[in-house]
Amino acid sequence: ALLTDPTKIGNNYDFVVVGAGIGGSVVANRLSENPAWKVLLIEAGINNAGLEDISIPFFAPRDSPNEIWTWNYTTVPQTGLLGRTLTYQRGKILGGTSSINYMMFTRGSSDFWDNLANWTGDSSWGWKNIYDYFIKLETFTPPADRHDTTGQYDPSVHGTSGPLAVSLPGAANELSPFIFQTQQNEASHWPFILDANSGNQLGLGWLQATINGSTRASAATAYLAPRYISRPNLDVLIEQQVTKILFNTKVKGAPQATGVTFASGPKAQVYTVKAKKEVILSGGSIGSTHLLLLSGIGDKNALKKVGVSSIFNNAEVGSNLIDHPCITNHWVANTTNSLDLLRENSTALADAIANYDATGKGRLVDTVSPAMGLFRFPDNSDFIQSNPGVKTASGPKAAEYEFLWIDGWGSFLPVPGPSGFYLTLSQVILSPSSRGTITLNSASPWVFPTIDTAFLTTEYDLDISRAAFKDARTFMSDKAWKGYNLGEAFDQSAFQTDAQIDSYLRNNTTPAYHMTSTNRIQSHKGGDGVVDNTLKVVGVSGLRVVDNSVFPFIIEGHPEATIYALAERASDYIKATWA
Ligand SMILES: Cc1cc2nc3c(=O)[nH]c(=O)nc-3n(C[C@H](O)[C@H](O)[C@H](O)COP(=O)(O)OP(=O)(O)OC[C@H]3O[C@@H](n4cnc5c(N)ncnc54)[C@H](O)[C@@H]3O)c2cc1C
Repeated sequence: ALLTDPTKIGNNYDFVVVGAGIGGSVVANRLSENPAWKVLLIEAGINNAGLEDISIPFFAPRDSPNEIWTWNYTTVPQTGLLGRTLTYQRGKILGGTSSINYMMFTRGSSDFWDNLANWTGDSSWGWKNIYDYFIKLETFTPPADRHDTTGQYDPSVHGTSGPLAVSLPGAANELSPFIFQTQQNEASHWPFILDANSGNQLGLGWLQATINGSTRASAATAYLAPRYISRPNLDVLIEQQVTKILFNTKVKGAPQATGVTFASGPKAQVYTVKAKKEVILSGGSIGSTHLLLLSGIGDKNALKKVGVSSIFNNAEVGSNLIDHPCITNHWVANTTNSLDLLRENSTALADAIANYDATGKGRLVDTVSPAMGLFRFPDNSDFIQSNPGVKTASGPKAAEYEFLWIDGWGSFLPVPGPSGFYLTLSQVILSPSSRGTITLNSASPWVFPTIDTAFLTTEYDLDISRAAFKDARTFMSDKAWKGYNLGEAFDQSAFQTDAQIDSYLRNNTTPAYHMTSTNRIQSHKGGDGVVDNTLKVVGVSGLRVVDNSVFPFIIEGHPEATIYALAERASDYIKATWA
């Protein structure tokens, strides 16, 4: 049942899952398949049902920041970004960040997963095994306009009966012909890829996104759909924030997680709920890390400074933070029909909404980009020549940078675009070498932790960002764009020399909001880590982490697909433990 009143929950749960984002929704769903197990899922945020801004794919860019369904974190001043602070968004709603994200669905390369198998020494994390989970979790769904999708994806590598809908763009986008013409004109530079979710991701192809016909498919719509949430052994409690993990330190051996405390606000009543089998943290890279630290799992000395007593000393918690730096660049477009029309003209927007409501069609059915390019720099490129031997991507099948296009002014910077008609090419750096941290600021769960994304703090990251920036310019100056692309928008014309470009990058880089690795899996070769290969927290018992924070390295792509698969795999590990 879906509950808002904490006094209505039971007192006999086997599993308490914290956070109804991707990890938590999948795990709560899969564990409650066993009618003998009682599962409680606790979510700090609100219900997603009935919120048009959330369900209409086109509105994704306006779902954050500063909404009632976002957490609204801010980073510390970034040394690599000239001291700028960054807003950092996470969803605070059923479905978590999958309810506010841009829905781009990328499984990663087979190298990414095989690297995870090598790191963990557990072959079940390799591409071959995880591929079966990708098939299990997905239903490939016709696009809203039902166009012929031949040549736009490979049906043989997709699922047909899983909870999560994945689709191709469902409305014509005026950029698509230019993008694919450029690709064809320079196919050796930017090759075509039929399906970047086949294990081979390199190339430019049609974008796949978690969209079900004309609405967003999220962890909530897929894994917490009414038919699941009505299971008698599954309770989903919303608008309650978990404040601490409870441990029994009197047991023989490692301290045992026995339950959690939660409350709706700093002054509200604090409740306790017990878990007979396990507590599973799925609060995301920030939420789960914050909770571990608040509960005494972290660097002992740092915790002591803010008044938290140690349960298990582990300096790895909150370290190794990785995120993708992102740059959005703008060109003036020779059109009067880009999304800028809907951004600036309220009548046009009202018409688009009326059409969408009446037909389920039109441009509101899609997320921001019709296509995606995932590329590596060739060995003879300036970038590779000046960074000999430095390889941060998972392997030769993994991309180093990404292109996305928006038919209008798009940006993660919290400033409105100028008036006029534009097009945007975003570059995402997929294998950065900078590492950031999350640390505790206070022993109070109501005070945000300190977040440092550490963007562009290595020479490598600056070099690769500059190289990707130049490649984007090359792409946009191809002859295919003649007549449509009227030139770089005012903010770029002054950035020509490397020093000028570097200054532009430091002034404009934002997160892609893919934060990972703050509770990374241990390497089987020894050394540090926060969870083992079955995602159990080391040093304690009865506690796991199932979310984006456990990957030891960042996906070369967008993380949501990988977290769905991770949580499916983790659910089988939990089921096997208690079978
Ligand atoms: C603007 C934006 C665009 C993005 N676009 C894409 C994209 O196109 N494709 C893609 O793959 N990824 C995208 N992402 C990233 C992706 O959505 C996230 O990486 C992913 O959702 C993380 O999943 P998770 O399960 O780790 O955590 P989340 O989905 O963040 O879920 C965590 C949940 O736990 C809850 N929670 C946290 N702490 C507590 C607590 N103490 N008590 C109770 N509940 C708690 C939160 O409210 C939240 O619901 C985007 C992110 C943003 C912000």
